[in-house]
Amino acid sequence: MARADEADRLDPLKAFRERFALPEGVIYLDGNSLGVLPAGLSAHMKDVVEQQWGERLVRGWNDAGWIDLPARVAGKIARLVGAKKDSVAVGDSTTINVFKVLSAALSLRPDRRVILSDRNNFPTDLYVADGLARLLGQGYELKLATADEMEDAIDENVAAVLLTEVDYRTGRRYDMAAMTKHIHDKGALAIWDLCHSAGAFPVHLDAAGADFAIGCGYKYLNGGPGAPAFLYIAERHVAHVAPALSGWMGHQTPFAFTENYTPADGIARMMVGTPPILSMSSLDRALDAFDGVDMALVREKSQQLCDRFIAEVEQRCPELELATPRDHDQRGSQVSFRHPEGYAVMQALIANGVIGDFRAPDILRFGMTPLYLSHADIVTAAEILERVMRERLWDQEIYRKRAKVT
Ligand SMILES: Cc1ncc(COP(=O)(O)O)c(C=O)c1O
Ligand SMILES: Nc1c(O)cccc1C(=O)C[C@H](N)C(=O)O
Repeated sequence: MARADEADRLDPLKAFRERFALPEGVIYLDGNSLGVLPAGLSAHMKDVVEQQWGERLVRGWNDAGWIDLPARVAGKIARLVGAKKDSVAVGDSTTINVFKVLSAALSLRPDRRVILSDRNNFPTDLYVADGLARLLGQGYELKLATADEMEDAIDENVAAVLLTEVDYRTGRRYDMAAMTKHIHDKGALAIWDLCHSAGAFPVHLDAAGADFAIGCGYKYLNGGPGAPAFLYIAERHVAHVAPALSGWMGHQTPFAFTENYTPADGIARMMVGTPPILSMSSLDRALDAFDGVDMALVREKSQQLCDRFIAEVEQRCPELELATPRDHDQRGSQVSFRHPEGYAVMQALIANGVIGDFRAPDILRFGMTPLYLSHADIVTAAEILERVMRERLWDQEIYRKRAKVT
């Protein structure tokens, strides 16, 4: 613990912990599923509800700037993902945004019929891709490959490659720039799911040459449960994209209420319906926790926390098998271990104050969020995990009973 304390003393990010309202007695290693509550956010929401909504009522759209809120939030996210402000739109869920960008990508490659994805991708991406292929008919199909097979699987029939940069189970990370280049060399378009990237480390969409991206607001961005998601379209494509979900909020003049649809000039065309102002306000306020944060430092500390956790757990719990790459370049900001009783182990760990999560079939998953985790937290979490394993605290019926949400 002495070395962890010394690392904390020297930690250039330690002051940022105050930007979060963390519950007592819990070490939270699940910011990759649901981010924590930022300090001051409750008061902000009280104001939004009571003053903006309660007092201003419908005038809030203009007086409180609600109508421009999605664009303001997009600007904050754009910085974190290495995009121009006008390349990002905020709204809907990641799932809906997968549909929106994938249909857009296919329309830009009308002569090709294959959507390629990773067979270990988060299921919603695969379900949507498959559903869209079935909806379009005409020979469209979803093909799957493993990460190791991916490069070879891209051929002249592939219109778009839909990849999640960081694997939600193992934390394995694609090299976005290199893979995007390879995809382009084959004439296809690259769509990146940044659910486990945005807010976790620096992302450079423009520099990597990405065509499209999507990501969620409630994990590392701390926007709150079900917070709005975002999408990205490279500047060079925006004007050529005809939105499949041609909603009135993406119209050039929504309040002209015209009979025919004309898309807005820029990225605003990807908006669909009325923005959810309460959750959008929450995300807006949450993003302020990144003000002045050097994401390169976040990455550096994230890797230190991952290394420390791996070393501590491997030494204390030999029965757990590391599922995350050891190489920094090949992983995101999480550490996963396998154990056949992973679900029960995680429930016992949670009952003892360390919150991670479980992903079927056997993954214990721990998210590293450098803005509010200390090196000492990591050692304490490993100590508690050691006790859960050594004393077989997990070996009880109550911990085997699966909850609806894991
Ligand atoms: C990689 C990835 N993509 C998509 C999603 C789904 O997003 P949503 O349920 O918010 O639409 C998640 C998590 O839920 C995810 O981890
Ligand atoms: N979106 C979630 C939900 O509504 C309930 C429970 C978990 C989630 C998640 O975000 C899961 C997450 N995408 C994952 O990586 O497993």
